[in-house]
Amino acid sequence: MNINFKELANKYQTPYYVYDFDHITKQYEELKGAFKARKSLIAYAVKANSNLSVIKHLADLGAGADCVSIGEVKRALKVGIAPYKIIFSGVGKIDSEIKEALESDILMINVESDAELNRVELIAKELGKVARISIRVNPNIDPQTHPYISTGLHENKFGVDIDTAKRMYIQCKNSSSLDPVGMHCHIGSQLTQLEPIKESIKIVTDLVRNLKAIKIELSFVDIGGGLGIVYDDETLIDTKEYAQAVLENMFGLDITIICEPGRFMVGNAGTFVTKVLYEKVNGNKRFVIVDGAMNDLIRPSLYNAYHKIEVLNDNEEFSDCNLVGPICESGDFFAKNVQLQKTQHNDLVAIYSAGAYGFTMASNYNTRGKVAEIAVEKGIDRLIRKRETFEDIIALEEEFIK
Ligand SMILES: Cc1ncc(COP(=O)(O)O)c(C=O)c1O
Ligand SMILES: N[C@@H](CCCC[NH3+])C(=O)O
Repeated sequence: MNINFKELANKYQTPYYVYDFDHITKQYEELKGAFKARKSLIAYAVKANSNLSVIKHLADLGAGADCVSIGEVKRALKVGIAPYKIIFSGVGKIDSEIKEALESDILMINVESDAELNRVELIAKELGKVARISIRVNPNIDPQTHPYISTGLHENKFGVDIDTAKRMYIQCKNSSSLDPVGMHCHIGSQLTQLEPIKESIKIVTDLVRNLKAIKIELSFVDIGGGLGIVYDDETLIDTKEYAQAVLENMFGLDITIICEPGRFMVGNAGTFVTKVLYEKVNGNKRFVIVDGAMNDLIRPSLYNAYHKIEVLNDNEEFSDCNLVGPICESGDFFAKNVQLQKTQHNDLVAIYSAGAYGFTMASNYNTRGKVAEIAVEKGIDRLIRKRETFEDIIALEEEFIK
């Protein structure tokens, strides 16, 4: 990544997110290449970074979209992703979302409970449509990641157990409004161990084969997303070994593999850039206060997540400090007890690996406008989302003041 953060700060002010689109291209090509032996679809998990220009960039490379709300489906459609490349997952789809998904004719709905399947069946019948269904299987495998982003254990709310899944496929087969086309499994995020993925894929493919034996033939296996990235010093899953593990299990099956990476595509492409406002010392505790805050990037506050941080000045005098934002919460920090150099007003601070679940988890807490988003591609920068103004924030309330 060769991005001049200072130049961008002068041009667009701070804080901002900047995304290296060439890195996104590289990630896409690597994963797509790993699956080249098979029919495959990389359905980008839009939740990781749903900026329209980011989705469009991936769409132009050939990606589909994994969506978790009808809003995300509409974003994907808006930038030209074909409906047959769009998947809709999530444990709590509301009727209007199911209806719109069916009307948009997307590839399939990843159904996560038998109650949801009944709703989809009913709504499809009312619309006179046949709903293409994939069932999300919960294989009860520990993905060995942060508990908040683990999704493949029975104690997590996602998917259904194998026996329920089987019953649901039979319901699909017997219904004139349901067409069972796929199977889905996603065990968690920021995965760095291949073994749990292998185990879950084995469980999924065993079920695909069992279904085949009773004449339920699926066309798609959606292996979920979850591939981890480097935040600190993680050893990553090798994408070729990952693909190999998947392909080995699919032997003899005529299946298109769908993979739903979010973080892997965009995480390391993004940097959050903020500037120093003040330094202070409380007792013997040093604080560096910047203009960005937990409302812009919540991962450190929410998961105690580590992001590499760099102060962009030449000072060589480092000491322990907490890097914090202006929000009135003690939980508003980017890092605690880190060694950072002495700063001055307006020094820039780069917070790396912020391209995934950064902007998408931002809020307007403390009536702070969401920051600008910038893309850099082949050395050229462009604004891809304007900084929100006060007027933007109050727009939906103003007319109701009595
Ligand atoms: C169903 C589903 N697919 C894909 C993803 C994308 O995950 P990640 O960003 O870890 O690749 C998620 C989020 O964990 C998910 O819940
Ligand atoms: N928001 C999480 C990832 C959630 C994955 C979605 N199922 C993160 O920042 O790491």
